[in-house]
Amino acid sequence: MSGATTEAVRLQGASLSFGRRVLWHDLDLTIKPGEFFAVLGPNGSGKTSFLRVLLGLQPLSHGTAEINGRGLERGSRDIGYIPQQKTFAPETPLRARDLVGLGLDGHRWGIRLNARKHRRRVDELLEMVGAEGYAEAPVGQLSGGEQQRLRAAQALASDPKVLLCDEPLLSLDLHHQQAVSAMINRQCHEKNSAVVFVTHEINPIIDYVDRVLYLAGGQFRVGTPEEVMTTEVLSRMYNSHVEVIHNQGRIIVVGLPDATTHQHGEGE
Ligand SMILES: Nc1ncnc2c1ncn2[C@@H]1O[C@H](COP(=O)(O)OP(=O)(O)OP(=O)(O)O)[C@@H](O)[C@H]1O
Repeated sequence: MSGATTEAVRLQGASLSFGRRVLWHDLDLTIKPGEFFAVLGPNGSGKTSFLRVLLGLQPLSHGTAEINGRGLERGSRDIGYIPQQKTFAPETPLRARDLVGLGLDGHRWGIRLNARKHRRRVDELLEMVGAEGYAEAPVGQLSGGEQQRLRAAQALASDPKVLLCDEPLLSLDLHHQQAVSAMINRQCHEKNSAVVFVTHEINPIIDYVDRVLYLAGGQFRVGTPEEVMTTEVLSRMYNSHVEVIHNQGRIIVVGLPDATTHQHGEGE
């Protein structure tokens, strides 16, 4: 993170409501190139909606949003996106390597890399997510975790300025959680992409995260994990006593209200 570069993401006075339900209100935020930014919060707090705003799929109720100094548009070349997991139908007529290749061609309006370079780059991406072994397999016949690794490879293919990730580690085993999050981290800190990473669980990425946006109950807090993930801050946001324990580099949140289904500290 450095220099007087264009902000990767900028929100000013941003609010999003559905009917009387306010997800967040008056959010001013900039995310810099090379910043790893996590979006946390309980179910229904607005994490996916936040990504949908940046994807140009969800208009703000108030305020403005920009990616890379420009207004939001669908299908922006500057954005890579790992969607929340959905499985492909078993008969989907696409091989694993074709899916990853789409990430290279998708934005190029028909101008392809020459065939050899294309193949080499797809091989490289497949290897990065440990998918070489099923490169030729039809995607619909792969497991959820295998498909998710391909989506991660596809999103990185175009070297995006902003990488939006919606729970990208769901359904991955621990080994592949580590592999995929390390790959996203390299894209961020070595290739200077801004990463916006939606998750229920900060611990698998705790070593990489620069700042978090924590959404809960129509409120938000932005800061480093140490600033935001505290007993005082979260208790205030949930309006109920929540205990946050920092232990050996991990953050465990205890005593969340019943209505929330947070998973801090579980499932590892
Ligand atoms: N287009 C819409 N119209 C009306 N309500 C919506 C719309 N999109 C989202 N919502 C509501 O906004 C709230 C936030 O949804 P969102 O999917 O952003 O939450 P989330 O934090 O990603 O949740 P989860 O952790 O469960 O995935 C939910 O209550 C949802 O029903």
